[in-house]
Amino acid sequence: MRTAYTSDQIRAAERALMARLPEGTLMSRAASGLASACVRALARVRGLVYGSRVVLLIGSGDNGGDALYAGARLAARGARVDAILAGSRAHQAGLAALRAAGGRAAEFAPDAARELVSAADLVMDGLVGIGSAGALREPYGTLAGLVADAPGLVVAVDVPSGVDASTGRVDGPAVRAHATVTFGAYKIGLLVDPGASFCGTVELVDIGLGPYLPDADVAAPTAGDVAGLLPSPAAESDKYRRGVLGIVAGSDTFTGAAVLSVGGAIRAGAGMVRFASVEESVRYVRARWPEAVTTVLAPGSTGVLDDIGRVQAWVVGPGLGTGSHARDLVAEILGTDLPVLVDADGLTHVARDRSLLRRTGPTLLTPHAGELARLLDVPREDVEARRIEHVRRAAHELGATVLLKGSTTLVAEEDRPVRVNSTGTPWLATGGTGDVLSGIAGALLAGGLSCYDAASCAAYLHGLAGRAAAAGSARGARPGGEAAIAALDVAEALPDVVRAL
Ligand SMILES: NC(=O)C1=CN([C@@H]2O[C@H](COP(=O)(O)OP(=O)(O)OC[C@H]3O[C@@H](n4cnc5c(N)ncnc54)[C@H](OP(=O)(O)O)[C@@H]3O)[C@@H](O)[C@H]2O)[C@@H](O)CC1
Ligand SMILES: [K+]
Repeated sequence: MRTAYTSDQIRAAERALMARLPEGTLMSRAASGLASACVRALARVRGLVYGSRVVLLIGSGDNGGDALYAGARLAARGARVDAILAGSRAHQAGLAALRAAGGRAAEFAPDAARELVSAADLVMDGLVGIGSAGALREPYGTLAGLVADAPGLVVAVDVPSGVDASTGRVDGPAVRAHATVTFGAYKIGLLVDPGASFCGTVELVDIGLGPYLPDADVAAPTAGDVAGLLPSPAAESDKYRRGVLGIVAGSDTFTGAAVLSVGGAIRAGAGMVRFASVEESVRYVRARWPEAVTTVLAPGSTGVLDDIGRVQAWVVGPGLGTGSHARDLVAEILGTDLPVLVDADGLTHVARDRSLLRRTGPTLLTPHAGELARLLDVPREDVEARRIEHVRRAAHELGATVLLKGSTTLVAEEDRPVRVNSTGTPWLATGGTGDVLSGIAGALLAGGLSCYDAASCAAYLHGLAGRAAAAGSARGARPGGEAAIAALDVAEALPDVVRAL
């Protein structure tokens, strides 16, 4: 599990560690790791450090200090290093080290800064780190704008300036980096969007903070974590013991969502899928997934669960519709004490009547930002700007596990760390992929995982499958480009992804 922390948590750990070490030790460890990362990056793009042009953007705090010391190390290896001093002051010892190593430094001036940045092989962003508060002030905002047009590599020091390290919030301009070298521990804002999308690849430099960090409020499962959690069939397993999932989805008008949800469940390894819907949806599901056991629901019929048969968990909602019959089906399923995943139209019914969630069994809600906004009755922009805060609030207020879909999918449950999904690809932003996700998570619920684990493993596998489908690697394509995917491609890529875990 990769754990992540707020700025305050990092600072407290830093204080405890610093009290035991000679002054300057931590900054020296940070600068050394930062310089090594820059050397590797320059070696990749230019072949060597000697003669490369490096520009340091320096703010008034220790973030600038790290960049100045790292710049001094690069200057000592023959790089031509220029520091742009943009703050009200600069780290004096760092500045002296840079100058002693042959680097140069000058106060910010717009034209000179533009010239330097546009000629740099590497720009190091040391404007602000975990000490930043609010939107970037001038001239930092202007510098972030110049960096956006920089032809060279952009390396953020600790945190891309303009990203709130504790939340991932971005108010106004921010540095968009190819790589972020972060010290001591991951900051939450590096893993959660919108901040995460400004980081590029994130490299962690160990400075010895580990023993001083508190229990994490945020964690990102790794491939090993997911492999360890996934149920795998034993010799004595049969289809019932592997987990039977009931899916109630689809309608006369929306048949595709049902096909996709069932597909996600079958490819994710449900022992059996029992699918129930009106005739039109059943016809499409049967045609595509003969493995599913289907029940046709007469229009308006209720009291249907016995007809469908025994299951270990339910998925309800994709393509189900928002009318009264659909509402009755959602209420009936939530009336059981089995684990229930509520998605899509099911969420609309729950948003209209939260009392549906007063139940004894575990509940997993899988909204996107718009659906979560409706569930909480807040503007969608608020959810998108502060995703962690809202997913936590939803889990608390609704008494359910909540998976918030999006470019970084989050899973929240009361009194547990929020889990952040680190897989995924922008190619997944296409119609129907959410329906596949509901089937995957449902299969894992039926297989015996808790809502929390089923949701985080499903998000992980779904993201990887999206990547594999976009890269064509699930079909044995040579590594190289990526292309658009259809939602069913994601389901089809699942077995290869699980095999490779
Ligand atoms: N944690 C660790 O273990 C280690 C941490 N280390 C490093 O220290 C960094 C933290 O350093 P820090 O505390 O000096 O804060 P930092 O982010 O450099 O700048 C804060 C200053 O910036 C300003 N400012 C604030 N907001 C602003 C805004 N919106 N727009 C514009 N300016 C703004 C404000 O100053 P002002 O200009 O207002 O006087 C404020 O005082 C950390 O990220 C890591 O790199 C490593 O060296 C060693 C181990
Ligand atoms: K920075």
